[in-house]
Amino acid sequence: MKVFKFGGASVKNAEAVENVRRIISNTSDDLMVVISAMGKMTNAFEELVGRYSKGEVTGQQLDKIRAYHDEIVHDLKLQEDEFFMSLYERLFEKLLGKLSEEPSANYDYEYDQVVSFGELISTTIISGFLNAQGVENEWIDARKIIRTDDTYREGKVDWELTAALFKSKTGALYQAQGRTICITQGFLGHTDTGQTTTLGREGSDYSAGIAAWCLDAESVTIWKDVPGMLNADPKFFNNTERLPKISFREAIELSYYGASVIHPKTIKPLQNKDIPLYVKSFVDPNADGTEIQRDITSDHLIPSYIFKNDQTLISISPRDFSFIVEGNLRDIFDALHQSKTKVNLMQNSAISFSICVNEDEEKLNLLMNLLGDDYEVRYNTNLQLMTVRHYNEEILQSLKGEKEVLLEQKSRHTTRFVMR
Ligand SMILES: Nc1ncnc2c1ncn2[C@@H]1O[C@H](COP(=O)(O)OP(=O)(O)O)[C@@H](O)[C@H]1O
Ligand SMILES: N[C@@H](CC(=O)OP(=O)(O)O)C(=O)O
Repeated sequence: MKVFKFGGASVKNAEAVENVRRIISNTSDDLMVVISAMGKMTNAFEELVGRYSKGEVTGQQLDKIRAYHDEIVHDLKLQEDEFFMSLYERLFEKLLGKLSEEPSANYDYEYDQVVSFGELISTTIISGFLNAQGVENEWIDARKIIRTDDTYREGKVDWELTAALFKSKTGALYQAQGRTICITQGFLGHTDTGQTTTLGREGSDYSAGIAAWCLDAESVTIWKDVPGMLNADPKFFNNTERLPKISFREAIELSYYGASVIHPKTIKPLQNKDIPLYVKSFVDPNADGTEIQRDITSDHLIPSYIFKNDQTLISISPRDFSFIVEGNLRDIFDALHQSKTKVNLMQNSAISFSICVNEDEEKLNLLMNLLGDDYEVRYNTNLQLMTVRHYNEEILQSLKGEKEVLLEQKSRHTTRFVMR
C-alpha cells in the first residue's frame, strides 16, 4: 500500500483534477490518497471564519467559495450525478448551518470547524469524479481517524489511537480482493469528543506522513508543481537544481529552515519507520523527482539556500548588566513558551540574548510584557533570514551581495545570516 498526497495546486481546477485521476489510474497499487483544499480555498475559508467569528456578514465570502467549487463541479460534468450532488449540497447545508450559529469566543475552535470544509468539499468532489470515471474509491473521513488533543489549529496527534483507528476503518478494505483506493482529507483530525481539529497550515503533507506511519505504507509520494525538492525555491531563483536523493536528516533540516515544499513535521514518522518519501511533479509524473530516505551519501553534493522574509531580530539584555546565565535563560525561555513565539535562530553574547522570529507585533508585545522590567528588549523588523546548507565562500558572497548583515551563525554544514 502506498500513500499519495495531492496539495491545493494539484487540484485547483477541473483540468488539474483530471490530471490527478490520470496519475492514480496509471498505478496499480493499493492507495491511500490524501488531498488538500482546492487551490487557495483555505485562504478563502480563513476570510470567511474571520468575519463569522466577529459576527460580521459572510455572504460575499461564502458566495466566492461556492462559485469556485461550482465551476469545478460543472467542468467535471458532475452536476447530473444525483448521488454526488446530494453529498455536495449537504456539505454546503452543514456549512450554512454552522455559520448561522452564534460563534463561541474560542476563535481557534471556530477556525477548525469552518476551515475544515475546504478539505471535506475537495475530497467529496474528487472521490465523486473518480467514481464517475470508473475509478472506484472509498471516501474516508479523517475526522473519524486522526485523533488529536484539543489544541485547535495545531492538534497534537495521538499516534497509537490514530493507528488503531486507521486499521479498524481501512484494514478490511485493503485486505479485500482487488485494488483499493481510499480518498481522505489532509490537514484534519478530531478530538476525543468528536470535535474537528486541524494540524497547522500546510499540514496535509504531515497527514500523509501520519497515514503512512499508521498503515505501514511502502512509500509516500507527494505530488507538487515543482520537479522535486530543489536547492532553492524556484519562485525566487533561476537555475535551481533538483536534489535527486537526500536523507531524512537533510530533508528535515531543509524544511525546518524554511524549504516550504515539504511540511517539516512530515519527515519524522517516515524516518521512524524507514518509509521512503518521493517528491514528484504532477506536471511530469514520469520524471524522477526527489527520493528522501535513510542514506546520507548524496547530502553534500549540492549547496541549498533558503530565505525567510519578514523576520524580526530581537535582542534581550538584563537591565542590571548581569551575564546571560541559567537563571535569566530560564526567564527568557519561559516568556518565549508563554507567548508561543517560534524561534528561527538564537545566539547569545555575555549580556545579550538574540532571537530571530517571524514578524508578529502581537506576540512581540506579549513577549516584552512577560519579560517585564528586568530586561531591556530591542528589535529590528523587516529583515531576511538566509540559510545556506553545504556552503562555500563564493556562494555566500554572491547571495549576501550588498546587504547589511546583522547577525551571522556558522557550523560545518550550515551558515545563517540575518540581513537587511
Ligand atoms: N527547496 C524547494 N524546492 C522546491 N520547491 C520549493 C522549495 N522551497 C520552496 N518551494 C516552493 O514549494 C512550492 C510547492 O509547495 P506548496 O505550494 O506547499 O504545495 P502544495 O500546497 O500544492 O502541497 C513550490 O511551488 C515552490 O515555490
Ligand atoms: N489546505 C491546508 C492544508 C494543506 O496542506 O494545504 P496544501 O497541501 O495545499 O499546502 C492549507 O492550505 O494550509
